[in-house]
Amino acid sequence: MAKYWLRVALDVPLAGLFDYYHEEPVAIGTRVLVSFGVRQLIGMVIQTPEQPEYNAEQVKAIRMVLDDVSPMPRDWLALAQFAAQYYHRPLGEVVIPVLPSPLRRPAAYTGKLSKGGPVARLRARQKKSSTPPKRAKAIAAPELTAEQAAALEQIHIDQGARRYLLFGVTGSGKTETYMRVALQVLAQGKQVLFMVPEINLTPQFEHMLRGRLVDEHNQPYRIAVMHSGLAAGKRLENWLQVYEGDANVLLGTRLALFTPMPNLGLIIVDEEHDHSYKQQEGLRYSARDLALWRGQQQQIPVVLGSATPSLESWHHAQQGHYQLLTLSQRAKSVPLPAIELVDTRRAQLEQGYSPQLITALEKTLEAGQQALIFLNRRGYAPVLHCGSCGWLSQCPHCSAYAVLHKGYKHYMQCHHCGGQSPVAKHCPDCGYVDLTPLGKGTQRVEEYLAQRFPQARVLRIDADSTRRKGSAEALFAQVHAGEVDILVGTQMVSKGHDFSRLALVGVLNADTMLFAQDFRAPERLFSQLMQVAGRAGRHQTGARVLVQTDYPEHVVYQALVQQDYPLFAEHQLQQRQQVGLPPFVYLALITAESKQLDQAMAFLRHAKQWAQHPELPGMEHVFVYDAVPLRIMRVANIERAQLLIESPNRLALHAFIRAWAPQLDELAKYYRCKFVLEIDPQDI
Ligand SMILES: Nc1ncnc2c1ncn2[C@@H]1O[C@H](COP(=O)(O)OP(=O)(O)OP(=O)(O)O)[C@@H](O)[C@H]1O
Ligand SMILES: [Zn+2]
Repeated sequence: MAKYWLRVALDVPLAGLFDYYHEEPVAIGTRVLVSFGVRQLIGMVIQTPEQPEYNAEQVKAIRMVLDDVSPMPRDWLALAQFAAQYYHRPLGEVVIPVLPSPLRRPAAYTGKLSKGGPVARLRARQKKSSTPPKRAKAIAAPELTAEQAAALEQIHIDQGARRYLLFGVTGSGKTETYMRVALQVLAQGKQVLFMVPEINLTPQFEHMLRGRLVDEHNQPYRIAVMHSGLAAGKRLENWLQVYEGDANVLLGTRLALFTPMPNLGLIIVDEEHDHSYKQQEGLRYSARDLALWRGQQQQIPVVLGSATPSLESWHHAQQGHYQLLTLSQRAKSVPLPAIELVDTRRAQLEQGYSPQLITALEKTLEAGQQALIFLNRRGYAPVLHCGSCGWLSQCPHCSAYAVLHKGYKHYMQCHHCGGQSPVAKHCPDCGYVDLTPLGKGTQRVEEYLAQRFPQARVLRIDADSTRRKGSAEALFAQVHAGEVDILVGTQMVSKGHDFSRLALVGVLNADTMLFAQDFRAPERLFSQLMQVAGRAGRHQTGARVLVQTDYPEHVVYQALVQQDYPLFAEHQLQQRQQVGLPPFVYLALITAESKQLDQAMAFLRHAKQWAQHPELPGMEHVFVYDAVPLRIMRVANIERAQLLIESPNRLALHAFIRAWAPQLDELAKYYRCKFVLEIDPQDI
């Protein structure tokens, strides 16, 4: 019997590949079912060596070749390999988890009901119910504005791996510009990957794609969607459509980036600055950054778009690495809304609301228009307080306060560990019975506005009010249908929505974000406020945005009033250059977790000591900071500390980490810690 040796990637937390054999050759990129210890796992063949690395006698046979999907193509494997290398993770942690779940679950192939596996079952289902897809109503193409036309002229779809940054103010018609580029690429018979940060919040986008992307015979191009909210079977179906070339367009969130596309011709990354592009667990990749890599690999254009680009992308554009395309005017000849600051140190506040805001709300309601009150904090009040002894509603498991939520039944909830508890009827320390809610969350704002403006229909949209599937869509539909006068919401309402009658935006408590520890806090605040301000007056003039603040002279607010992103970016980049922060240096972050803070800190100190070893490659270009506890040190009874690693030289940083980080597994065991290594961390 012949033995064909296979080196297989498995999703296990061990570095390297694993040796198996089969009696017949198996192509690279094929999935195989194997035994691993006592478990069965689905892995992927990465190499077919002449000889195994282990003692050939001990190498086991695979259990099954899974050839219901054609082997993953070379370019896809190269993308995965790059991601594994760049983020310093085993290849198996990349190639397996990014597959639709039925393709990586052994039970989907081995159970009594497996009937030839998930793909065979899907085909059988499809045969039974072969309903042709619904035809979307075509949306007429508007005539391009001069700026849109100029931008479009500069985008070359057949000159290799070009990178573009479409910098367009809110409402400037970035979407239409994407549509036109996409249509050119589709007309050549190629596929388009369209990435958005959160698809659930932007059904409008899908609607637009379906209505606008039609060929010259008015036949709609086939569009597949992909996001984590899809049922597993549906995701597999869409994935196959794209992989087999049946779908022309893939619209999806960050995970869509890893879909094999045989005929990819263009990648668009909308709202490229958005933090949702960063995966925050497992393989902590940036889908935006990998999209740029994929564009390079495929020699195709990548278009990044934003009204407030990430400072990294802006810097690249300034350096000439990306071609900057600017849309400075709104598409509909409606001017941008005026943004005004309300100095809350000088105003007579009524429960935290300035007279300017109240008056503006009254006027908006009188005119029969909509208002949006933006507050990035859900719940009723961020903390409960005892006026007698000073007790505060500390979460017992976290270094954070439990938040008061009102509802059918009131409860306290910690937004870090998620733990819920009943509301204290009296102070647990001194017994005082009159506990006061301090500060405000969206529920309290909703309550106040409903009392203050009894004639108005007030609606709240936040993670709490949209917990049930489909409820976000239903609530937004109410807003669009004009059934809402005052909308209260968190950042959920700020993204992408084209509200037609919104004439006033009020921003509360923005200052809390100004002094967050993270060096990206000002960038985030600016982008969030520009975004939410951009919801106002998209279809009529005279819209206003009022931002309440104690620090009107702060550069974030000054740039905001002038709606001058380049001014803001230049200021921030200068500061970052002076103090040595990204994009002028590259960062890596190790976060250690332990039951005891001492252990986590000791582990990191020891790790830092090892980092000083003179023989580590690149170490002369690398600076390792001191270990520090996280700002929110304890979450769910786990203490957390971090170690920041910095270098002006990306290659040196990676060479250093490649040599240093593998030693840390043993060290962490010794200190009974867990740790994660993150490249280009977003939260510090
Ligand atoms: N050339 C055009 N002529 C007329 N209307 C246009 C044109 N291009 C876009 N629009 C309309 O302008 C509005 C804003 O466009 P769009 O939503 O694409 O802007 P955007 O730049 O993506 O904004 P945001 O960043 O706020 O999401 C939409 O109602 C769109 O239909
Ligand atoms: Zn907690």
